[in-house]
Amino acid sequence: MSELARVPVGTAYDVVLGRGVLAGVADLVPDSARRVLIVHSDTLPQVVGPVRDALRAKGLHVVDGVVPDAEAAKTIDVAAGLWGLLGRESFTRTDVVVGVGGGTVTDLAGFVAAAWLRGVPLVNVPTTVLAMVDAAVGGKTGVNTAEGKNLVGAFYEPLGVLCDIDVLATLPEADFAAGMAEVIKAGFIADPVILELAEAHPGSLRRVGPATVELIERAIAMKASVVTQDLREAGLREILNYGHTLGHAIEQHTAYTMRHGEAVAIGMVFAAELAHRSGLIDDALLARHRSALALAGLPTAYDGAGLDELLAAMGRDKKTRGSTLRFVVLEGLARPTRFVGPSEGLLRAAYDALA
Ligand SMILES: NC(=O)c1ccc[n+]([C@@H]2O[C@H](COP(=O)([O-])OP(=O)(O)OC[C@H]3O[C@@H](n4cnc5c(N)ncnc54)[C@H](O)[C@@H]3O)[C@@H](O)[C@H]2O)c1
Ligand SMILES: O=C(O)C(=O)C[C@@H](O)[C@H](O)[C@H](O)COP(=O)(O)O
Ligand SMILES: [Zn+2]
Repeated sequence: MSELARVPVGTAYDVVLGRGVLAGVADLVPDSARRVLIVHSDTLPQVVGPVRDALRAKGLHVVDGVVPDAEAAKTIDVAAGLWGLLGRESFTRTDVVVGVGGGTVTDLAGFVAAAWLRGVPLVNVPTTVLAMVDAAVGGKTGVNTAEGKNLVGAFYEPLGVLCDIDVLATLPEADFAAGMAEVIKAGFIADPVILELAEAHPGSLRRVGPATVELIERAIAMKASVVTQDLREAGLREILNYGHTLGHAIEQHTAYTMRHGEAVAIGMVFAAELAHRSGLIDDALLARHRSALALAGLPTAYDGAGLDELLAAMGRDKKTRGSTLRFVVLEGLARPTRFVGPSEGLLRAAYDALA
């Protein structure tokens, strides 16, 4: 058992990165708690077991909130089922919700905690690369609706985030790489050392390798810095949405059969095409998007829908104002800006370049 790194998210909480550290979840639960709800999808007994044991050893009454796997967990019906469970178990404001799983589970658990009694303590134990570097950190929680991705939610910060690198041993390579899309995103928008590490150690993008821990730590540090400055996305935080305007629309269009990270990878290439065609970035930076994402085996092309089928969903993106689409784009490496109201011709040209 060893702690590898600890990234503070301002003064609010720490993200702990370690190996064999799952039992540390008990230290994150305040002594005032009597009951804990573990939200998980039942696909991870090897992680949930030690978490449950550690919480019971602290004398807590542990309740399992088992939810459907992956994106199917992020619905208001699943959340309502958990609120019912919290009610039947008489959870009070000092009791705790612990999310154990990928980003879908931590998004759901966070939203359930944010709304129950208008807010009860939350602890995140992310088990995918994506949840460690992004979903479990920063306080965005929520569920999808029939109309789109993450349309209902709340900003709600956890008491702590516990990332155990050892749990990634069982993560399928495609899910591992999907998480690395958000790490590569962090490289393009803010920390080019991430791109250099990825290019020097491509194997570390597909499984735990020599650069994996540093990649994860750097991405967490970047996100912690941004959300500390702008928790509620008044401005700066929008940069974390790089690639997501198209990415979310594609996810919804595929009925969530495409992984979030894969859709974001395509969305980043689209954003880079927009920027390149507008003279904001050069050929080399555009090409680096495709090459860096390809190192992780992530998709950089898409022909599964016509642009018209995606525009309505893009119009419901949270960065949209009125009927004006707003994209995060780069005007250089690690120099994010906003592209407001691109012409239909530009959108089509950038989209056609994905085919
Ligand atoms: N709140 C945020 O700031 C934020 C940020 C990024 C993404 N997200 C959300 O995160 C979600 C995607 O998260 P994800 O990529 O983790 O997907 P996920 O939660 O669907 O997990 C992917 C798959 O991996 C399995 N799994 C998880 N951990 C495992 C492990 N250690 N070993 C074996 N299998 C394991 C899960 O059962 C699931 O089938 C999306 O809904 C996205 O919108 C939220
Ligand atoms: O934390 C953020 O802010 C992000 O935008 C991170 C994204 O990777 C993440 O997918 C987020 O859930 C997107 O949020 P949304 O506001 O576009 O729903
Ligand atoms: Zn994302």
